[in-house]
Amino acid sequence: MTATILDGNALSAHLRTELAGRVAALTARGVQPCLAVILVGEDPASAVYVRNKVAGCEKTGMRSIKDVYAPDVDPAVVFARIAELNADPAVHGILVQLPLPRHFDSEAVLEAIAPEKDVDGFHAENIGALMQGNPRFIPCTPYGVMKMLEAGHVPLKGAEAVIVGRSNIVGKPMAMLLLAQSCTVTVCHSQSKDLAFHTRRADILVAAVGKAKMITGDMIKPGATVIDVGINRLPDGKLCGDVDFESAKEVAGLITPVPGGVGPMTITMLLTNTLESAERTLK
Ligand SMILES: Nc1nc(=O)c2c([nH]1)NC[C@@H]1CN(c3ccc(C(=O)N[C@@H](CCC(=O)O)C(=O)O)cc3)C=[N+]21
Repeated sequence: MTATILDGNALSAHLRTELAGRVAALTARGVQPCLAVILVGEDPASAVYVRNKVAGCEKTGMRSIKDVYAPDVDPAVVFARIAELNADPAVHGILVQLPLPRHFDSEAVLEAIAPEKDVDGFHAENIGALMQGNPRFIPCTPYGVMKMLEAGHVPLKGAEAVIVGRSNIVGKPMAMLLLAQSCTVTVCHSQSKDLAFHTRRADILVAAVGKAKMITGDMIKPGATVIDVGINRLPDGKLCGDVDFESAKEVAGLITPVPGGVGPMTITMLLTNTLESAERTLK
């Protein structure tokens, strides 16, 4: 038996068709959703993701603004631009692509974004709201994972969910979302003793560590749902996840591929958050 693939491209295409309809309806009422993306520096991976985000806007009928700054830009310039975008009523979402160069205080940048335009869901106020079970914007990657679990009809109530990775962007919000759906949640990380002991108990295993192919088939419970959040570039230029797909697919029940899994869903949820931010301006 090999696992069923949870196809992030197919699910994204379906969800984006729905989004495009809502975008058209809102635009007809005089509000075209608009996402502003700020990119500092020339990291090629970041440039690809930003391009995908702008293309996603175009294809669903949203407006986008893309501001690219040199890697040595004075942070004051970026803060001034964020203030301008915060004050612009035609802008509904603001995203500053991470990672930022070392001379930036990333946390201060994220806090400078108006919480009601923080479509990444990274502002402290929005993280607090998520923790309290009353989210304003759900961080896009974990949100996309929840949509994939829903599409795969994966039972969540009482399920053992194990997350490998504890980042602010993925691991921590992922734990909150699964907990809110009544999973029993375990968060593992680089200091965890006997990682495989934990992963082998998982009905739902989420890998978000950034180490190519570190989760192998022998670490997976037969029939489990395996969600691969990793995006690692191999020396040959190919993309691969944190899961060793070849061995994992022989054991798992459901599995997400890389590419074509969580990545496109992250962008779909970013578009969703931007649309919802725009819809709220009419309420
Ligand atoms: N403020 C901020 N928000 C983010 O959401 C954010 C960020 N910074 N920094 C970097 C990470 C990473 N991320 C991805 C988005 C799409 C793909 C994606 O589309 N992946 C395609 C392949 C893309 C390729 O060919 O490289 C796939 O998996 O099929 C991947 C990764 C968003 N991030």
